[in-house]
Order: sequence, then C-alpha cells, then structure tokens
Amino acid sequence: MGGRRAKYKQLPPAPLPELKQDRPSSKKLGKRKADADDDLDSERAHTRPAKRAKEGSKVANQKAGKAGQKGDGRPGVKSQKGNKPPAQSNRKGKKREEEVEVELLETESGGENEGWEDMSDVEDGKAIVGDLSDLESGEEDDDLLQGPTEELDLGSDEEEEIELFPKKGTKSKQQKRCVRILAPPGSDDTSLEDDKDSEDEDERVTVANMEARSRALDEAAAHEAKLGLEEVQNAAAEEGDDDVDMEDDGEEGDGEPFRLPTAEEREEEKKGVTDVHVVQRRMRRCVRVLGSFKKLAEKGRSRSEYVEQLISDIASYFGYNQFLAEKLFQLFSVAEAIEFFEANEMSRPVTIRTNTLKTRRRDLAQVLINRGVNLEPIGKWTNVGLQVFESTVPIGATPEYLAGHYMLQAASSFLPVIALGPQPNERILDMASAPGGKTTHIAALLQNTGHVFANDTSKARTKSLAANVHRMGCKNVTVCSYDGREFPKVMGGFDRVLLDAPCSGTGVISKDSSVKVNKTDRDFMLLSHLQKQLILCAIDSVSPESKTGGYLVYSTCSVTVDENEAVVDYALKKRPNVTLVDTGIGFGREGFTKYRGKTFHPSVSLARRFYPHVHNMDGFFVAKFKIEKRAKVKSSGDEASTVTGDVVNTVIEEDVGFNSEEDQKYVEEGRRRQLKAKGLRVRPRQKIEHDLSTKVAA
Ligand SMILES: C[S@@+](CC[C@H](N)C(=O)[O-])C[C@H]1O[C@@H](n2cnc3c(N)ncnc32)[C@H](O)[C@@H]1O
Repeated sequence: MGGRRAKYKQLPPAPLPELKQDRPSSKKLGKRKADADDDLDSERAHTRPAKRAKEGSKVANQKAGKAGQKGDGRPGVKSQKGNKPPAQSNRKGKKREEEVEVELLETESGGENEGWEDMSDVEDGKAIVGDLSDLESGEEDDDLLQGPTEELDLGSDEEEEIELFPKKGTKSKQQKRCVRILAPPGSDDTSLEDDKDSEDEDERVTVANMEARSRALDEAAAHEAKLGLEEVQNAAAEEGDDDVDMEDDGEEGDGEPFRLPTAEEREEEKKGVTDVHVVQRRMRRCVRVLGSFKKLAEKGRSRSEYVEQLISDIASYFGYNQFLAEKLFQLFSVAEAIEFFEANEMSRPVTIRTNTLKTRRRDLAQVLINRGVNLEPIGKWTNVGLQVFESTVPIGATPEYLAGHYMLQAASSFLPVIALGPQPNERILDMASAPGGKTTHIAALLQNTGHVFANDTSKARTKSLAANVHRMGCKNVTVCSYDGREFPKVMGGFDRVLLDAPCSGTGVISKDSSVKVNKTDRDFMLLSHLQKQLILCAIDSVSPESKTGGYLVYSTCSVTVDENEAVVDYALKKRPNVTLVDTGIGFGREGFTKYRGKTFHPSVSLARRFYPHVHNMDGFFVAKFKIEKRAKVKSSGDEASTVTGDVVNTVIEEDVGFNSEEDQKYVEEGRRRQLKAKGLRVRPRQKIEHDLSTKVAA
C-alpha cells in the first residue's frame, strides 16, 4: 500500500524522497491514515479532523502560524492549533514544545478578503525537507562547511539540552531520521534505523564533519529516489482497480457487503448527528469501490452515486462546504484526493529565508543554533532557506530577526522569486506585494542594485510591507499603492514583473481553515476575473525590449484551475506576444493542459503546481512568461497579425477592459460593489442580472 502513494509523488528533486521519512510524507500520511482507518476504536478515530485541529500541544510552527495569522489580512483566519507540524511531530518532549514560542512581528490590518497568502506567505512556516548537504549549495554558502572544527555550541541553559544531533541516549527522532538517511543502499529501512543507531551516536555532527555527512545524505537521498521510482513503477504495474490508498479494514472479509445509503437514509442522516465512525468507514469503502468498481459496486448503483456520497462524506468529515469539497476533489484521483484533504489538516514546517543583504546562511544558522534553535537547510533547491524544527526562543522576535537577518517565510513563497530570476540592476515590479516576503527576496537577489517597485492596492497592507522593507535593509525598493489594473498607465517598461495574485487561498487551508467554508462559486468567478485583468496589465508592464529580462511570473497560493491554468491560458490567448517558458524550479507537477472538458494551450504544462501532500509545502502555482515585441504586419485578410519570434499569430488587439457580453455581469458586479463600498444605494443584484439577460436575449 505504501508504494502506491509514491505514485503521486514526484521523484526529482532529491529532497522529495526525504519527505517520506519524517514529514507528512506519503508513507507517514499513509501510516496516519492506516492507523485511523484500522483502529476505529482509537481515540483519534472518534474525532473529525476539523475538531482534532483544535486539540493537541503547541509547537513552534503552529505558534508561528497562529501569530502570523494574527497579522494576516485574511478574514476569519483562525489559528491552527493541534496537529503537529510534520517535521516536528516526532520531536522532543512536550515540555520543550511548550517552551517554544514563535512570534511574528509584522502586523497586518485586516480587511482584505481574498485569502491572500500574505502573512502566511511571509510569516508562516512550511518547507520541503532538506538535508545538511544543502548548506553547501549556492555560492553564498560555499564556505559554510569549512568553518572551525569545534563542535557546534548547542547551548545548555535549558533543562533539556538542544542539539542539532543529540548525544547518545538522548537521540531525537530527527537524529533517527538522519541515521536512516545514512543507511547504505539496499538495507532494510527499519532494521537499519536501529542498527545504525549506535554507530551514529559515536560521531556527533560538527561543522567539520558536516560535509562528509552531507555527501552520505545525498547518496542516501539518491537511493531513496531510486527506490521511490521503483515503487512508482511497481504501483503502475499493479491492477488499476487496486489503486486505493486506504487500508483494508477487513470488513469485506466479514461477508458484509458495503451498501450505499438510500436517499431516505441520507435525509435522515442530515437531520441527526452522524457517527464519525460511520462516515469514516463509508469513505474508506467508497474509495475502495471506486477503485474497483466492476468488482465491488452494488448492482444498480452508478459510479457517480459513490462519488457523490464520498464528496459529501469528505465535506462533513473534514469540515468543508459541499461546493469546495467537490471542487478540490476533482483535481485528483479518488485516492489522492483523500491524501490532499488529509494533508490540509496538518501544519507545514516553519521555514525562514536568510536575508543575504545582511548575513550568510551558515552564519545565521550558527547564531540561531547557539540560541537554541534546532534547524536544517530546507532543500537543495534553495541556498537561503532553513527549516526550524524547534526553538527555545521566539523565532519571530530574536535579535537577528529584528535586525532583518531573516524572514519567516513559507518555502512555497520562495518559488515565484526563484522563477523570476532577478538580475542585478534590473527594474522590477512586484504588482501585489504586501507584506513583502517576495519583494524583499527580490531586493536581496538584486543585491540592492536596480529598483523594485513594490505595489499593493491595500494601503493598510503597505504599512507592513514598508516595515519589512526597512527591517530587511532593502535600499532599492519603492512602495506604492495602486490597483494593479492601473498598470502600465502608472508605470511600465519593467525588466521583470511578479504578479503574486490575490487568490482564494485553497493552497493554504492548513493555515486558514476558514477557506473551507467561506468560498462560493461566485468568489471563484470574481477572483478568476480579477486575476485575468491583472495578468494582462502585468504583461503590458513588461518591456519586451529588456536586454536582460522581459519576463512575467504569475503565481497564486491556490490550487484551483480557474485561478491558475485558466488565467494563464487566457493571457496566452489575449496576448499573442507572450509565451510560457520553463520556471526553472526543477520540481513540482506540470500544469494541466486538459481539465474537465477544457483544453488549455499545450505549453501550460510548463507551469508548476505544488501540493501539501506531495511536496510538504503549501499548495502553490507558478507560471513564467516571456514577453516578446508586438510587431504588427498586414496579413492577407483584414485581420492584423503580430509576429512573435517566428510565429505569426492573429492579433487580438483589445483593451484590458472587459466589455464583452460575457463579462458584463462581472463589470456590473464590480460597479455595484464599488458603489456599495462608498455607502451609495445599489440596485438589487437580481434586477441587474435580469436586465442583462434581457439585453443579451434582445
Ligand atoms: C498573495 S498576496 C501577496 C503576497 C506578497 N506577494 C508577499 O509575498 O508577501 C496578494 C496581495 O494582492 C493585493 N491585491 C488585491 N487586489 C489587488 C489589485 N487589484 N492590485 C494590486 N494588489 C492587489 C492584496 O492586498 C494582497 O496583499
């Protein structure tokens, strides 16, 4: 069964297999599920996840999330108590956990409503797992491992000594995980963990021996990747109908066939309180039947009846509204959908980004270790990220934090800036930038050269943006507050533009569970519309003549197709002078080119999707465009054409405005909202819609 999960996991880059080992990785999640599924009498099985999220001990990243959410501009943001972060769940005792406090200093005014990634973006923690070898990657950190050979000073003023790798007898799970990674290829995982324990304990990790250990970790990671690949291949070779990731509860063997509730029974159920065991068991059974429909389905029952029941149970079990449960369910295969929903119940790891304008990652790591912070590099794909496992000090209030040596920032938030690839001396627009996680990252990559225009429509949010810009020592940033749709009229000709668009936040449900119930079909329509308007303005703000750039990166912390591929595809259609290019990120799932009857441009596969259950980071989407010159040429017909490289496309010369009939309802709704916001009387929505439909009919 464990092997099947690997199917959903993308093997490269190397860090991903590590996810299996201690984060809410495939296997771990699988175990967690299996536990709950197998043992219906277990305490856990008595509680729905939504409820479980309110229980449990406090841990570093939960506090980070909580504190971050304090300042979060999103409405109804609740702290996510309870579930331990994946990487920390196996860590030291409760006492230590209680001591940990992560505070986030940036405060946000509320009021913005569309599930911005905002503070989560900057202040929440989550990460892909890395290994120590990551400390080697990147020029800035090249000398990291050549430091003095003294052992790391791990501090000892606490009852329990914090160590990067504790000594014999006090070995933490983190250490166990590292031991396991060090296992030679071919060894049995479990035995290996035990066998290696004693050997490993003899050698404490020091700055001097980290390099050798890093190499060993790399080899082990490569081996894991190979095993993972084999798992995927094996799983693919299995019968398709066996493709269910929920453990067998043995009930099939009891001779009691699974029966879907009748319409009356469902009605009855709605009236009363449903036993969580019943829901849980039924979900498991539905998944199994859907995986082997011909064999297991009740006679006379259709597939859609099982799907309907399953979605309804997912909604009630995980606490979503029916609409969103269905929308998210549709993104995945049946079994993978369950993994996604489960991953949303777990916090992502706390991560920080080194501010290279002020320090180097190795120095920062050392200082924080000395303060009692247990950390390690996030992964090979970033040379500035660190994952914090636990801390005796508030990560959001250390002297280093206050001095701007790092940003508390979600790992997924590094990705758009990596894709953007700012080059020194460039002029860059960050179109929706508050509270500035990505702006300050861009400024750092520019090494304080060039210029970053950090814009956000919300004046209130630009305050925390400005505060972050100052704290991080960015001297090349101008903060401004326009509606992004006013660009490029305000300013244009940028070498690169980042549009980290306002979105529904379906990728950050683990931080903001209000998304589960407060999003409707209408919200997605309006958001998608706003995103389409913004992306055209963002494209038009890029200078196709830029010598070094000419790129736009579009990103969201949402996983829905409406907000991602549909927006990107729309931009490709409306602006024939742009093409999608590789993001350069090196991992992530491909963007959809077909989805529920819709077909997108084949190049949309170049976009990248990131998922909590696959990458152990927030759900995220990144697409990178190259903007070429528009050159009008006369074509044989009446239509004008534009030459883009050697491709001749039909020009769709149109304003960014949305004046087609199809768009009228959005335009009207926008006007209605504006008037309402000004306290003016507005016509009832139904009346407007009625007038529009009669106009269209006429
Ligand atoms: C996902 S958040 C940006 C997070 C930010 N990039 C960071 O890394 O810290 C989206 C932002 O879009 C802003 N926004 C919403 N509508 C906008 C518009 N029409 N023009 C510009 N910004 C907008 C919101 O105020 C919000 O701060």
